Amino acid sequence: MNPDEFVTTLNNQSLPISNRKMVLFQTYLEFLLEYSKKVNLTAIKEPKDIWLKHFYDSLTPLLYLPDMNKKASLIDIGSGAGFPGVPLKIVNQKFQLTLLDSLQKRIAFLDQLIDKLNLKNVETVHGRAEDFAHNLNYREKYDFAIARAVSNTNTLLELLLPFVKVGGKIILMKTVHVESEIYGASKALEELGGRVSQSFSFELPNDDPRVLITIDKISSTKKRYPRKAGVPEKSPIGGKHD
Ligand SMILES: C[S@@+](CC[C@H](N)C(=O)[O-])C[C@H]1O[C@@H](n2cnc3c(N)ncnc32)[C@H](O)[C@@H]1O
Repeated sequence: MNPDEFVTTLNNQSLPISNRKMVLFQTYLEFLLEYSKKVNLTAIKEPKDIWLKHFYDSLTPLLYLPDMNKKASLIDIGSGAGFPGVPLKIVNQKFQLTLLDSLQKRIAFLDQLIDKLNLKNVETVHGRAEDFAHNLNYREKYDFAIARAVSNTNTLLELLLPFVKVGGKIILMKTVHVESEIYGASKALEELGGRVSQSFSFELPNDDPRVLITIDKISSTKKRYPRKAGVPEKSPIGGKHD
């Protein structure tokens, strides 16, 4: 996907990207490639792949979830080189965004990126989701929590749901839809205060399959969750499902 195709494809789906926003995406791409020469940030290094697999893919929640086009607080757990949080913020500048990652070198990149793009109302947090979810400045404070390529579904439920207010939503961005994973999540949902809301299966313009799963936060998460760092991954509530 080249930059023109990126704009046209999104525009055809009623998501217009202004020239000013395209300058931000271009700056992001150049800085990501330059920084990647010294620090491992992404396996994807071809510009056309970055436009499709990082930028376009990160924006797909805006195509399916109209609520995400509004003013809202959003936390991106395991944001890595900023995906999906930074592209979402470039397009919807009304987001109050937190980018959380356990790797300091990625947070250092994100701090410089935010500065370069001059993005406002963005905070980076270096740490594990398991720890920050118990910090009262972050617990049950967000309208949305999102994660792409971080862990299996049951683990993600435990990492994300504690950050979301009752009435908010979590969004899981996945490459395959395993029916069993969501049915297998009923125990985790009950413990954590979630209820499956919607799931959208679609393809990227290159035919790669994608699934967005949204979960509503319907009651407060029990205080004991998330468990200690590493435990949600090692023994997810209700067992392991991709
Ligand atoms: C495969 S990368 C994906 C990065 C980005 N979301 C993307 O889609 O390109 C997973 C990231 O999650 C972070 N991560 C994994 N477990 C975490 C946890 N428990 N708390 C915070 N960050 C975590 C890792 O440091 C890594 O940067």
